[in-house]
Amino acid sequence: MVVPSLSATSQSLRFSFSITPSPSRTLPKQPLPKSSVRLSRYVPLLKPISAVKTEVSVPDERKPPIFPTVGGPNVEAIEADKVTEAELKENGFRSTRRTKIVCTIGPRTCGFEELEALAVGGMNVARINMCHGTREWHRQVIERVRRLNAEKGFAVAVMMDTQGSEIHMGDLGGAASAKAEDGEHWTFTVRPFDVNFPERTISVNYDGFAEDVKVGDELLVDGGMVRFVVTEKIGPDVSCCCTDPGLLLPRANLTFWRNGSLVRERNAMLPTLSSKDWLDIDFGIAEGIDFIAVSFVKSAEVIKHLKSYIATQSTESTCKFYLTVMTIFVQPCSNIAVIAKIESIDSLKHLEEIISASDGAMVARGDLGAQIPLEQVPSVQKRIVELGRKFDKPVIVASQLLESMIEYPIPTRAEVADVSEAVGQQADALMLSGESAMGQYPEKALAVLRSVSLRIERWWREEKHRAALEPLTMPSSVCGGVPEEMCNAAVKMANKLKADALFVYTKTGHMASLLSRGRPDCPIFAFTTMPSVRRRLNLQWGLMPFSLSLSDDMESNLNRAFSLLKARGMINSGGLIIVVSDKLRSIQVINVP
Ligand SMILES: Nc1ncnc2c1ncn2[C@@H]1O[C@H](COP(=O)(O)OP(=O)(O)O)[C@@H](O)[C@H]1O
Ligand SMILES: C=C(OP(=O)(O)O)C(=O)O
Ligand SMILES: [K+]
Ligand SMILES: [Mg+2]
Repeated sequence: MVVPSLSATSQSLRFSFSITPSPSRTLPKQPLPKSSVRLSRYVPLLKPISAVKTEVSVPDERKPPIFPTVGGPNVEAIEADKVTEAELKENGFRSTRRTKIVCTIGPRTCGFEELEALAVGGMNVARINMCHGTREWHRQVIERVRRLNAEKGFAVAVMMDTQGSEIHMGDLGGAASAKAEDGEHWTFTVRPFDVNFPERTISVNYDGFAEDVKVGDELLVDGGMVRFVVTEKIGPDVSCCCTDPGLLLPRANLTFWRNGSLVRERNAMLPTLSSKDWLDIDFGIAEGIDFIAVSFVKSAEVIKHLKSYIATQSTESTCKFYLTVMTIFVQPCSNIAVIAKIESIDSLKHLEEIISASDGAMVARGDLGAQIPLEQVPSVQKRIVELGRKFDKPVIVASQLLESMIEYPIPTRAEVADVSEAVGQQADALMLSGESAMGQYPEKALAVLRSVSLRIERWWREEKHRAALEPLTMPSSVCGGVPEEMCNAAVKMANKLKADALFVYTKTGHMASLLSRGRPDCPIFAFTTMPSVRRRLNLQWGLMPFSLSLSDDMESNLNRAFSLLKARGMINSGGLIIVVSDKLRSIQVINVP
């Protein structure tokens, strides 16, 4: 694709200055050189706030935005995250957290009150893991998160994580766990047992298991939490001796190793999405979830396949929905984002292809560390985070960030260092697994992620300014084009002018994402009409998504945003804002009137 540069085309930047600049933070006295501010298009100047019309609020998450506007001033017309609002009011722009947090919901956190405590504590995305629990259980969690958003003004997104069809143990006949002792003999079998399990027998979900393993192979449960060596094969049964004792947990993953290498035989041919996964996906689409995280992705094909499936499914359901509410609205339909979980050794060969095909990636270090040597995991994490920046896709760093907090109220120093490293890499999001699903201190674990993120983010910004460092080197994107160049320029301007915030109006989230990709020093306020886009943007670094009905008149949109945010105490007069508009192809520099 040809990438037109701003100066070579008729695109131009427009700077409009407010009449009353703030005493504390004003624009440079000289307007920028004329050559850079030539207008190709007329952009009207801001009208006084009093002339602004406001819209009616749309509290129902599924309701489409209502145009045109009616009614008088109504501060409810903007939907903002309660936590962000409080943070902004208390500490100002610079204080907001840029790194997002995903919490896995499990038995410890599935109640409405526990979910609310997580949302108040800063959870941006609630993850449900389809490896565990029944569909009914998951339905209830989704319903509670939705209710929380509707009743309490949050925008917590829901992510469904597929089970995948890698080899794993059965559910231990209902037991919570089983202890394997050193030297004990256990049987792993593909034989279906209905009710009564013989003692020390574990079922395995993969039919080819007994054929694929060989005597002498090492069998690792959860990447080595418990270790066995295969001593004998008798038909469907594989007899093993325990060499590293430990606790066996239901549905734990199994890998087997021969001569120090992971065995990838016919099991490598298992489909990434099993028939159960497809049923779960249909369930997720019907429930209106925001993200599907695909476990054990091996190639880009499965991501492309799932994305086209979602597009057809959601077109059908959206059209049905809109018909039922008797509107003639047609919205972009495919609003479930597909996240590729990088946890299979096979995925590493096709990383670029997979990440560019997906809507985001997860460094699923739990299973990844069972498939490659542990000492390789940190460099793979760094590479995935960099590729996410390159392709403009959010990246989540997951698993064992605060593992010890499943049992203890404070983390280890090493865990804090690990979290700091991920925040320093400027990953979009951090994820809690067992810590929030079944640990004893879910809220404390969340608070640790939050405070470490805030501290390290601030340290980075200060360090950058002190040493006059360039921002972390950003690989040039392969997409290019006008929106990307505009966003890169806007980020640069925001940093140089020490702007308080970037504002962006975004229908699909694309421009907001491109601004986030530049990792600016200031937060990005992203205004969108679609609650689903708002929730999805909640996963991305530095974005503060707001629902706001947008009209075709960008000037009135901007005035309305200022007036609503001021009424809620979220911005103050004089604040310096860089406003990016895709539609007008403009970048405006404005002091809040
Ligand atoms: N829906 C659920 N029901 C019961 N337990 C769950 C659920 N989700 C998560 N858990 C518990 O939390 C642990 C950590 O969650 P997670 O990391 O998502 O799964 P896994 O350990 O299988 O990779 C699980 O091993 C399981 O014990
Ligand atoms: C996040 C991961 O996946 P899951 O918890 O589903 O095993 C992981 O393996 O790190
Ligand atoms: K999973
Ligand atoms: Mg995994």
